[in-house]
Amino acid sequence: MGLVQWLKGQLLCHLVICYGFFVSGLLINLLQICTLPLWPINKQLARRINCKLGYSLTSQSVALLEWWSGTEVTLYTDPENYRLYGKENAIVVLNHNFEIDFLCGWTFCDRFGVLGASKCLAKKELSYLPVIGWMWYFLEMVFIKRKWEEDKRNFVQSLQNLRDYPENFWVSHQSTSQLFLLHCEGTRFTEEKHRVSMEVAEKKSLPKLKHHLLPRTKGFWVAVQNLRGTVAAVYCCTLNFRNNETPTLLGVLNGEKYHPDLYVRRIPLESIPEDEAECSAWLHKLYQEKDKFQEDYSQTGCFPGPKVTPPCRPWALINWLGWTCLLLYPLCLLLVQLVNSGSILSILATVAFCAAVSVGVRWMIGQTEIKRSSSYGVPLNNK
Ligand SMILES: CC/C=C\C/C=C\C/C=C\C/C=C\C/C=C\C/C=C\CCC(=O)SCCNC(=O)CCNC(=O)[C@H](O)C(C)(C)COP(=O)(O)OP(=O)(O)OC[C@H]1O[C@@H](n2cnc3c(N)ncnc32)[C@H](O)[C@@H]1OP(=O)(O)O
Ligand SMILES: CCCCCCCC/C=C\CCCCCCCC(=O)OC[C@@H](O)COP(=O)(O)O
Repeated sequence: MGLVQWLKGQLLCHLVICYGFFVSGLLINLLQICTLPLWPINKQLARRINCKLGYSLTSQSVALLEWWSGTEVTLYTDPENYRLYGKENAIVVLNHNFEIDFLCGWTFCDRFGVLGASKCLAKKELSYLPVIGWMWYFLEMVFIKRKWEEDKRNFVQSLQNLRDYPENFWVSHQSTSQLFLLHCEGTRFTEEKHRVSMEVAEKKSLPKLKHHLLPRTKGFWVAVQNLRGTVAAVYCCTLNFRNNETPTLLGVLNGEKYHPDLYVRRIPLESIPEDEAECSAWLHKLYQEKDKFQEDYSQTGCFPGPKVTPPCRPWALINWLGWTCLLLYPLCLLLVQLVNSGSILSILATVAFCAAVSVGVRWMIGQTEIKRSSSYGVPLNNK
């Protein structure tokens, strides 16, 4: 193991990274609160500012994946469609098997210049996550309790809100589009959830899936219906990792390099049925196709179609280094003053603060671990 790789595994480095992420996150949350009075006066400007602030936080984790862990992403897609990515609004349908699938999604978003504006249908619990969840609130992320009767009004309203996002979103950048991510499986893949969902498939006389849970179709249908005229296509995305890698966020923090492969098929929205039952059947068929792609990947190690690596942009790294320098300088000054003061109490308070930041971020990382996945989708308790 080289010196650099050894350093990446050291607690001190992790503390510095976590401190930068957490403190910059709190400052960004504070700036987001400051935009509150702007919303009733100029909503589009408030959205623009919040998306830039959101980018400044989210892209730090992208920088961690790309520059710290050195992870290399590969895209399999039709070159004709590739030209359109980042230039149109789309609904993204993605499998939910990996602890860092959201991070890989963000990396692709960043490469197509749509990271700040992209949204997701997320479980309500994520809105309470410190820093990240609070930021999402201002980005108008769509949160659901995964109980349709309780969710339907708010879900439809949140989707309608997305219809009037500003055109020419970034004044000086090329991006004018946003992606809306849907994990139709509704929860992360575990053996038990898979077994239960295949029992449901059997009852519904649907073919069994090997690599996916049975998709929940209601959210997809409602999203498609409410975003017609706003989004141009559905991107059917299938993610897997080379060499049977099982990536973790902690692994990324330790500097481990992963090799995600993403297969994207673009499906024009007009080709998706409007009727609920037909749309449902269409989604089940899509998941059967996705399952076949995963099975082929497990045999051959690749997806169909030509490979392309979308170019990496420097902004995530520049932003991350900027925050790190800005926040490390006062921290170093404080540490020097502390040592000079010789006050045991102050030194202990500082150590306690650093430990609290580290424990806090470690707890947040824990939320991404599949072993802590909710019991949604297993019997007895549907939550
Ligand atoms: C080019 C660039 C390419 C790529 C870029 C890629 C991606 C990046 C894009 C954007 C990134 C932006 C942000 C992302 C950031 C971070 C967030 C990350 C992740 C958060 C994700 C989550 O939180 S996932 C959890 C929330 N999401 C969902 O739940 C969505 C899926 N669910 C639904 O849609 C549901 O329908 C619902 C929640 C809307 C409602 O659920 P409910 O259960 O109440 O009703 P349903 O009608 O769906 O269910 C009842 C029917 O289900 C049957 N059933 C019962 N048990 C099961 C079972 N175990 N499995 C399957 N089905 C089951 C039941 O029989 C009922 O059937 P009926 O036929 O009777 O209706
Ligand atoms: C400079 C970088 C700083 C590094 C520190 C990074 C710290 C980031 C910490 C946490 C990021 C939290 C992002 C949470 C996104 C998790 C998405 C997710 O996977 O949700 C699960 C949900 O779909 C289904 O839940 P269940 O399977 O039903 O339960």
